[in-house]
Amino acid sequence: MVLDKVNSPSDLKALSEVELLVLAEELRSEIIRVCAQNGGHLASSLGAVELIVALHKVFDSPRDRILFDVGHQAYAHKILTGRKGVFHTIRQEGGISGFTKVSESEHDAITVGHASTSLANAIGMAIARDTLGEDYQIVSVIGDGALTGGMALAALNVIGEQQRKMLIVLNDNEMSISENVGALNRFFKELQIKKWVQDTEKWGRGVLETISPRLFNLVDRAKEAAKLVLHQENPFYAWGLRYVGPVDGHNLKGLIHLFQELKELDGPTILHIVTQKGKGYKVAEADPIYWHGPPGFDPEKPEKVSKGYSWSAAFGDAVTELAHLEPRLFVITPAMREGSGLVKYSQTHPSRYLDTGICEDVAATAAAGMALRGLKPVLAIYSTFMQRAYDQIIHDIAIEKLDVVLAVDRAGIVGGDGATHNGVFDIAYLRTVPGVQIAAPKDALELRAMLKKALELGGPVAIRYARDNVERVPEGSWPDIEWGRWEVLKEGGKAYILSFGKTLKYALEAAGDNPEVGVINARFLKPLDRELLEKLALKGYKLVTVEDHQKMGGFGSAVLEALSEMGLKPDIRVLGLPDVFFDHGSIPRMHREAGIDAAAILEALAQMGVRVGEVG
Ligand SMILES: CC(=O)c1sc(CCOP(=O)(O)OP(=O)(O)O)c(C)[n+]1Cc1cnc(C)nc1N
Ligand SMILES: [Mg+2]
Repeated sequence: MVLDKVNSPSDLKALSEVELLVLAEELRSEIIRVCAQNGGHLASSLGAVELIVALHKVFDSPRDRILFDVGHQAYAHKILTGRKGVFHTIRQEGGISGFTKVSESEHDAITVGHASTSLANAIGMAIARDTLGEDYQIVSVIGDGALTGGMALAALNVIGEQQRKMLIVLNDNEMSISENVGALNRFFKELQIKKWVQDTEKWGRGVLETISPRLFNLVDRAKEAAKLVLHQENPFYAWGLRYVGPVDGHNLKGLIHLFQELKELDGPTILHIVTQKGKGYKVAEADPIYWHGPPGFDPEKPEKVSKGYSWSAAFGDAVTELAHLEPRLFVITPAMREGSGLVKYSQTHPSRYLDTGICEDVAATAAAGMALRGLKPVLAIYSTFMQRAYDQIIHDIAIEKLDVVLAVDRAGIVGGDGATHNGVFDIAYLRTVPGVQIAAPKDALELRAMLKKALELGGPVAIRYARDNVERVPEGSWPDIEWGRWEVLKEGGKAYILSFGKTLKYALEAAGDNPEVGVINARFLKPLDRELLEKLALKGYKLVTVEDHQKMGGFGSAVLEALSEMGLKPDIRVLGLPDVFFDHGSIPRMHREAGIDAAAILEALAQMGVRVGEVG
């Protein structure tokens, strides 16, 4: 195998053109093989194989810095930069990350997982390079989806103003996780099908084989002379970028020529390449949405597998029905239609659905605008990605107490995606915002009850649920719920476990049939059920709070603050995630390590002198 000869990017530079083509196919096979066993970002990584081989052929990592936006498409980069032998551990317990990660390799220029950060990083690096009088290339690979992020577009503004030498490669496959959205995306489509571009590309490829330097001088001169025309065809003209493309992002030879040319140019250049998400694997080409991030599969007979009925699906079913009951309901997603369970909703209520692209800040403030003008927006948003909308929730939604429901998905530790994707800060940053109510349902019925009540109550309400499966409930189930009231699931003689959200299963497991230990579904965090809390404290019960969230600032903190305000000092233990980042791996193992599982609850109870058994 050619890949056997490549243990670092310098080995790749010695390969012939034919060997490089063979290498690309071997990389594809390896990516498919490992994703079949581990799951992972298959389609994105397959689409970026030629791009990555060409980059490492022409540029000189780690001296030259190659940045990958989101970093989920960089599997070939990982294999080519000394991690071939450990690639099979990707996203696994103790294995390498599924994204680029500075601490993992000198070839990983940025630690990522959230989209749209590479361009701001790149301009920062370019300024550092120039300020320190150093000399190296900076290349940022950004997908068409990631380019819909406000951070990316704002960074272009700075890059164009700074006019520092750097190369941006726009990897345009017309896909985010779903089909990509936005006016820029539409323009790219036009650009790609425009006859002028196809001819240019044919001519460009021909010329590139022979007299490429002349071509680029021609383009530059033509650009000056025909600014009006080009800037119609150059969407980046206003940002002061030199634009080249669109070109075939799977033409390895053409890409190598282009990179060799473009690396000589001063100032910022954006190369627009067109690729196919899932390239080289039929099922992934045919359905890049499912194969964006599949669980494991049989590589010889790849089939879609159902991941079970999730909280996201329960949410999607609920809002799809609710929209019939509440005509003002409007659902927004920042590019996570599938992940947030909204495919059916988007098909059933297309006129009351908005995918903003990867810009949670715009999604949150658009929700504010909708609420100001009489709609009842529900913003479906992952906890981790909601971090991008923190100021918008305060400034645009909470100050005026607007009727916006935040359906906060993936709350808690998420597993394979690791630290960049864990949803473990949202309680801390939401509960300090005046007027934002926070709830966590224990099952799909409570989710439906909370959604419906939240829409009736008005004001900003966050409903938080985990990356997990949940029992399906019949259509039309709309139970009532006493807002702000906790639910005693099991009486206890000596102690109570108060759980907020996903850890309720651990609480019930720990309590078992022990008559000493009661369990409370503390499903409301703001407002807390202070009346019940006061009663428990006054009766001298020992208390354990538990949550799948940072201990600092979480549910337990809220309970402690309330007890101190009431002047009560019960024997209490607060169980939550410690002050560290949790990388990718097994969720149960991380919960154990974090001290929020059933065993940890029992340990806490035992420390307080409660007679406990073993975890069943
Ligand atoms: C991995 C992950 O969390 C991905 S990958 C992806 C699509 C990226 O599209 P792009 O066109 O940039 O790349 P492509 O897959 O090659 O087409 C999204 C929306 N997400 C979720 C997401 C949402 N919101 C933010 C801020 N960051 C991320 N990473
Ligand atoms: Mg894309």
